[in-house]
Amino acid sequence: MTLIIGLTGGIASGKSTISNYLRSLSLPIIDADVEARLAVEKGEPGYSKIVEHFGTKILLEDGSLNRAKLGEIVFRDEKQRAVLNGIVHPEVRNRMNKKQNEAIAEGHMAVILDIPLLFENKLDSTVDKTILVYVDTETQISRLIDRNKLSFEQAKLRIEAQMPLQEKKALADRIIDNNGTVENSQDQALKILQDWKVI
Ligand SMILES: CC(C)(COP(=O)(O)OP(=O)(O)OC[C@H]1O[C@@H](n2cnc3c(N)ncnc32)[C@H](O)[C@@H]1O)[C@@H](O)C(=O)NCCC(=O)NCCS
Ligand SMILES: Nc1ncnc2c1ncn2[C@@H]1O[C@H](COP(=O)(O)OP(=O)(O)OP(=O)(O)O)[C@@H](O)[C@H]1O
Repeated sequence: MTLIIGLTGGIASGKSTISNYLRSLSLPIIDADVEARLAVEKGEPGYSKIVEHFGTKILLEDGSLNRAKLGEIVFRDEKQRAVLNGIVHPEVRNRMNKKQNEAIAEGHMAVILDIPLLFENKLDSTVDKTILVYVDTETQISRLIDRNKLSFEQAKLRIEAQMPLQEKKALADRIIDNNGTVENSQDQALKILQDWKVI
């Protein structure tokens, strides 16, 4: 039996930092952000639907999506975000399901689904266990500003587009506190997987 683990958090809370570590332990990782990028590449159905709705103003010169510009629109406007989600999320789900089935067929002890919007989209019922990568709001904002070179206001808008991490805490099976060092968070992750006997 393969244990299906949903790894979630908030924007810049440290999901990729943890999933990269889990990958180094040979666990298969399926990343919703990666699949969401592939689903909107030029030529994909998702790409055409986005251009149809948002117009060519959200394209770069080479015809690919200008993600910064699209982000500026959808993180300021809930309705536009819902339109984008409606286009991208079904494609992401199909792609992830396919990869999940492949990982199960390969006989892995566990498969990790890295899904930022796991609780928002009520996908927790589709996994066996959930892990939340948690950070305090101040740490989250400062790491997001540093990583994405955003203004304080832009960072706040992105965080506010998601369920507060405090609320997610109550929903998760296990929590990794990522306010400390990366090594400390990796140890917490290892302990959880050992408790679940998948490592
Ligand atoms: C708005 C877009 C173009 C911005 O692209 P950008 O390269 O700047 O960000 P990236 O895709 O790397 O996402 C970074 C983080 O933003 C957060 N985020 C992204 N989309 C959303 C959303 N619709 N609602 C809330 N948070 C979101 C997630 O925490 C994600 O990890 C892009 O995020 C997108 O297409 N979003 C819609 C699809 C989606 O929901 N993806 C998230 C996982 S399925
Ligand atoms: N424990 C830590 N100490 C210091 N910096 C950290 C720590 N964990 C993560 N970071 C940094 O914080 C930023 C966000 O981490 P990461 O990219 O792993 O988050 P994420 O949740 O995957 O983000 P998103 O899903 O929004 O792309 C990165 O720049 C990363 O290097």
